[in-house]
Amino acid sequence: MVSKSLPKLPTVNLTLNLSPGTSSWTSTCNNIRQALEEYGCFVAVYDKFTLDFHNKVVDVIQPMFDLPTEVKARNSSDLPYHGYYKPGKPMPLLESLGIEDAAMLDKMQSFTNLLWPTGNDQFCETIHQYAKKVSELEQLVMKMVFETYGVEKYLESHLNSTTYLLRIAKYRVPQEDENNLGAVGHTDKNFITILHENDVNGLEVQTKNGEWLSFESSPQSFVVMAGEPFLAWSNNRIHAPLHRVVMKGDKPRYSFALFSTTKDTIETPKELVDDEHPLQFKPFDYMGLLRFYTEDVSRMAVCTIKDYCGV
Ligand SMILES: O=C(O)CCC(=O)C(=O)O
Ligand SMILES: [Fe+2]
Repeated sequence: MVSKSLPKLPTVNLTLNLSPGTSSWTSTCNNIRQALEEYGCFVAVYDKFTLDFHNKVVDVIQPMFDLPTEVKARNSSDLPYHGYYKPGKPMPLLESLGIEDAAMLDKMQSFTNLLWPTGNDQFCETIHQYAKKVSELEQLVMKMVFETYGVEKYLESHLNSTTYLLRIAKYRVPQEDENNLGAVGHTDKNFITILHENDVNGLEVQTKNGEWLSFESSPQSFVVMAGEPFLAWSNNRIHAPLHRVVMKGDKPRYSFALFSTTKDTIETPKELVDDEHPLQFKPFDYMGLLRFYTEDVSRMAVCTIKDYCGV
């Protein structure tokens, strides 16, 4: 067993009816910034998400994993880590599918028809709603982050060039003689990731001093986690944490990861550069970064964005 009971991740309540300009808005922005700088992540408790909806989402995805492998393999992509990932080395417990632009109904319909040529409206509608709600959460967090750094003038163009990939994963229960590591330690290579899971815990995030913190899942809890491009954008203020999945319990774990990234060049706003914080990263684009990581997979396991575009 890799770990037992661990301390928990910081939590930010987004259940308040937050409106910009109020004191609760400003203090929530500060809490988010502090959590991202210190931990690279936080648990957002988000009340736009009901228990009923959570149950529906978890229910509709289970039959997807029961489809024959050759059907799931229709989920292919030219981009690495975007299509079907079948269980195997080095992560035999993990199986996942990726849906590009799941918040767009036509893209969600194409994905659904690929897997169920005679249709599956319930799946399509539920996952589309899921992606919409969680991308709204991502946009709220971005708005708060841009505001707390005083760079809100760049928000609109950032949001306009944002794209989302929804990756839905199943981690099976390990056999007795098998390791319980579901996903090996890594940092994310996209801008920001929002994670949600069924009632089987497993996500662990490493602090800057090497301690592992665990995520306690709940129907309204989402882990908002920074990836390496966000660290570079912030001129090294935001942390991009190492994280992994350790399987606990005796039921499969289902997780949903909404990865956001941007089509445009990623550049540190000049407002985040001064004598105390000299520019640390050259402008770069996500595709180039992705190619850099796939050329050598050992680059996936640690934060290596400095090697790619450090000044
Ligand atoms: O399943 C999870 O909770 C984590 C998945 C993850 O870290 C990833 O796909 O990058
Ligand atoms: Fe990850």
